[in-house]
Amino acid sequence: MAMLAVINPHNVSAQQLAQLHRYAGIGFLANLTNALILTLFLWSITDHIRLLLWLATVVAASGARLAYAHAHRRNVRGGLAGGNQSLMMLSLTAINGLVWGSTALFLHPALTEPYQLFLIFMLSITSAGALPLYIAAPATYLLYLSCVLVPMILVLLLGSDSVGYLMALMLVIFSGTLAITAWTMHHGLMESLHKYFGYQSLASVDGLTQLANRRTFDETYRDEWNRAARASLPLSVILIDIDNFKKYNDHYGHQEGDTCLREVANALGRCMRRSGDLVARYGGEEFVVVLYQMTGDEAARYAEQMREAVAGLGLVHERNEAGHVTISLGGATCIPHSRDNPDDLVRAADDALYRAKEAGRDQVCWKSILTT
Ligand SMILES: Nc1nc2c(ncn2[C@@H]2O[C@H](COP(=O)(O)OP(=O)(O)OP(=O)(O)O)[C@@H](O)[C@H]2O)c(=O)[nH]1
Repeated sequence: MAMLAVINPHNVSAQQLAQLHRYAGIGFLANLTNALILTLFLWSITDHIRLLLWLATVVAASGARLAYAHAHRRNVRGGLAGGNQSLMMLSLTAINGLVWGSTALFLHPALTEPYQLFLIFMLSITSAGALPLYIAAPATYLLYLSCVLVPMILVLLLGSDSVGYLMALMLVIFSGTLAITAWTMHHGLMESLHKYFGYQSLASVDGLTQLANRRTFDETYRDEWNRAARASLPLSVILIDIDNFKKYNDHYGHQEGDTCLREVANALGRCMRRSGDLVARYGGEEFVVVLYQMTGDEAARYAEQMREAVAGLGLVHERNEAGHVTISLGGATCIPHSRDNPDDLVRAADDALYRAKEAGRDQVCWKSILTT
């Protein structure tokens, strides 16, 4: 379909999700290392079964998160807004956070003060260490942060001693700082992504009509040609030219001419119903359409629909025979072969367009090329 000069939100969102999955391996290792350090540190003073069970839960939870990220690495097109994916991600994040948060309930009360401080230290490190992994999704990070630290904050507040209150206050300030940092870094990431996709779309779109530009056509056409050649499937090119457009400009002025070009471009764009089809501004008042996997007859019918769609706009053009704006279309179809020259198909469409003009304009002419 025609490409528009707006940033495709799916591109940005897909990149966010890809970013989130990309660092899952590092997250897994960091989580495991922290859990091992805590286990070793508390080994001599805590019940071994309890510690080992907790360690196994850490491995299972972060392993599930890693496996999920791995399975969905290649499937990020729906982006972060991709319903079930997001829900699953949030659940796994919450479980991972709660595995750490639970230590406030089943480890902390049985520990003496220096070990309690060490546990709080480890929880802080774990929550801060996860920050770079969640830059793409700060809300998910906030969930993780809450699951890791809120249980400990509550336990400290309920403990009714002044040092505990102070520690709880410090943890709240610490969490707030992490949350602000996450949102600031997220803002930076989003700015870069928007800039990147903004530049990408500006470079591929025609400024006046918002259709794909000639460069995009050239690149896409080669790809489509190779794809059709590999699959031995038909490929069609249609060249479209507005009739007597010089007279339109001369009569109504260049600015009205620009408006007319935009109207025609929109009408052509609306005719593109399959996601792989491309309509582009070929140059001046000419447009080009590439249709994949359609027989010559089907593509010619498609071209006829485009002609009718533009005529149906009813844009007054007193200097044109029909009294309104019309287009002439020349199309060609072939089953490409890798040894053929892709330019031949465009040339054949151009010949057909010439015939359409010669035959009186406002019509479709077709040429089927048989390759050997
Ligand atoms: N307003 C406007 N006019 C353009 C633009 N690009 C090309 N044109 C005009 O399009 C006209 C093309 O004229 P010609 O190539 O003579 O063709 P035509 O008048 O359409 O005649 P036929 O093709 O034989 O029907 C020229 O007057 C160009 O100046 C543009 O971006 N805006």
